[in-house]
Amino acid sequence: MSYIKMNNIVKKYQGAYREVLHNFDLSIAKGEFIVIVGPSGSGKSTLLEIICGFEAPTSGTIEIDGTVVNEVLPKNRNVSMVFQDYALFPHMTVCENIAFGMKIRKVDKSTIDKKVRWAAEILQLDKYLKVKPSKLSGGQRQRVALARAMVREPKLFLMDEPLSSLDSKLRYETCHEILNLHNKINATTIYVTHDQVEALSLADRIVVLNDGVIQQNDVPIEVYENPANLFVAKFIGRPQMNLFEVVVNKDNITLDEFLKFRRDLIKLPEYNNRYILGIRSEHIICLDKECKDSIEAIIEKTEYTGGETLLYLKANRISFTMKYTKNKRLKIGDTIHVTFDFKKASIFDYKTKVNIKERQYEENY
Ligand SMILES: Nc1ncnc2c1ncn2[C@@H]1O[C@H](COP(=O)(O)OP(=O)(O)OP(=O)(O)O)[C@@H](O)[C@H]1O
Repeated sequence: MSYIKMNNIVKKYQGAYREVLHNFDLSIAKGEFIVIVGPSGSGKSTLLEIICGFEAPTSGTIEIDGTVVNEVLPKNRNVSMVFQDYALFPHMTVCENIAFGMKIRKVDKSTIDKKVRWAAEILQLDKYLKVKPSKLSGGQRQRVALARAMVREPKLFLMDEPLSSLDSKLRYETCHEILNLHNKINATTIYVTHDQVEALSLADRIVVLNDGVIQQNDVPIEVYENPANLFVAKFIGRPQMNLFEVVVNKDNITLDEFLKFRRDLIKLPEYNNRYILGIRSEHIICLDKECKDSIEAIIEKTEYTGGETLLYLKANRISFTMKYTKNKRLKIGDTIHVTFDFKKASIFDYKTKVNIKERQYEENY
């Protein structure tokens, strides 16, 4: 059974002439960690605000644990929200900050103490309980904000870019804390981020949003390896998936007049047609020498990223990137022979921009 169910949600802000969310349906199971990604303005924060009750949908229903909550006040939805801006009280210690909400709700002192110790232990804040926020790093402050949300023991955690103000090392560490926390308390979590790595590493399921419409809703590996459409292919993964307009006829896959591969390297529902071929940079393979399905490419730029080098290549008029992991030192201007791993390729319909690879498998294998 779904724990959260959004049914046909439409959101149009007052005075606005366009909808932010259009006939939006989403079901989330208990304990799932869902990451929402999408460009700025795609409706991610609006979605969280509707779930926690700060905003009402224009139409449609939201169910939490089997109950429609459209008319339920935010404070009664048992939802905790953690924002990018952790908004701690500067004059209070870490302990007082964590305990604040419970004090307001007049929870008894021994329960408050127990809960503060429990949250502080999970988030490794025990040492800092008597310290004021100004003495803490950004990551520690964000952990205090998480602890404050945790002690409410919410059924549901909503996190809106909670790590975006942290530097990359702290982001990485706090990201792991969040995952540990989730593994320990297993609260259903909806997490909004702009960060691809965060999305892919945290999520049980990623929801890719564009203009208030779900583009793909799937496990991270599927979103990365089999993007549902061209939007997802461009949005997920850095460097961006290489995309080539190709013409396929009975003999060849043609990238341009001088770059052709054998047609039978890809199974397609129909030939004599145009497609967009998508290949990730790690699925372009550097060969030691020229061979039957290789193409010759010139290195235009190199970027060493630690453990691998990103090569910017040009073959005739076609530009693409590949990840190079071999030891040989390559430099700008070198010529190399590469081939594409077509088994890992995505094929997008030229008109609809939809990935037709699945259909291709169903129909041809
Ligand atoms: N209170 C509001 N009144 C009117 N329009 C709003 C309001 N809040 C958001 N919007 C509009 O709704 C759209 C979606 O905004 P939202 O904040 O949900 O997007 P987002 O995906 O979270 O963006 P970002 O990644 O930049 O935070 C935007 O066009 C925004 O201008």
